[in-house]
Amino acid sequence: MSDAPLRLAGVERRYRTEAGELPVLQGAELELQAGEIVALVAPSGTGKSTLLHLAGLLERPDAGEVFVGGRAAGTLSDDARTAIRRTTIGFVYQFHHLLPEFTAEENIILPQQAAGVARGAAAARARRLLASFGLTGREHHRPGRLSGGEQQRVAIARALANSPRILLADEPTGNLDVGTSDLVFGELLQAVRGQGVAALIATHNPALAARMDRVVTLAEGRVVAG
Ligand SMILES: Nc1ncnc2c1ncn2[C@@H]1O[C@H](COP(=O)(O)OP(=O)(O)OP(=O)(O)O)[C@@H](O)[C@H]1O
Repeated sequence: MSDAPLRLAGVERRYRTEAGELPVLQGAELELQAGEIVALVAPSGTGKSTLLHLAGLLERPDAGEVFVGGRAAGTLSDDARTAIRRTTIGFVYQFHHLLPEFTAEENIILPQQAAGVARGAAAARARRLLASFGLTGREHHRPGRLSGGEQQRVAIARALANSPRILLADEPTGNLDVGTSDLVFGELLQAVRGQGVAALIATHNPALAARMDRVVTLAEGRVVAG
């Protein structure tokens, strides 16, 4: 049995719509090794976000199984899935989703506290992470006082706060201008490579995809080489 950080086996997901059933994933297979960074490049509406939500244990598949570190997530309770999500999986979204009323540092402390880390240790790690993204001096700024690129750097630092084995990202630099996107994406790759994280990153940008280790796409509900 594989103990890869993430494995999807025969994953199916369909949505019920007014027009009937919409099959989105129809037997998706994907395995990510530690330290491997995989680009997910597929046309709009083919199921990238759906795949990321299933891989991140935010939703359950209609059939098939998601294995995290070799463990079948389908058999677990919602509480057990939440615990895995908090400690093992980091998420980065296109829009930063930082909590607006908390500072950059607090946004990185909170998920650590939710995973049981003491406040002092969480604050020290938050400061180290912010420094590694060039944000020393910005620790006490709220998201509204940061630039778009800085906000997204904080969101990436937050995703890495609990040293996850898996990073899932949905267009992580998609709302930034080309130059800033290039820079922030480079920092993201460097941070992920440095920690040996298995990463699955959806992007529409072929230049960014080319900087990852492998490209996959979605065709007729399955994952195929891109
Ligand atoms: N909750 C839902 N209910 C019904 N249909 C849905 C739901 N979520 C997604 N869909 C449909 O499933 C298909 C796949 O959606 P998904 O968001 O996974 O695609 P995507 O590849 O991430 O698209 P994009 O690149 O535009 O973000 C789309 O046709 C979408 O309309």
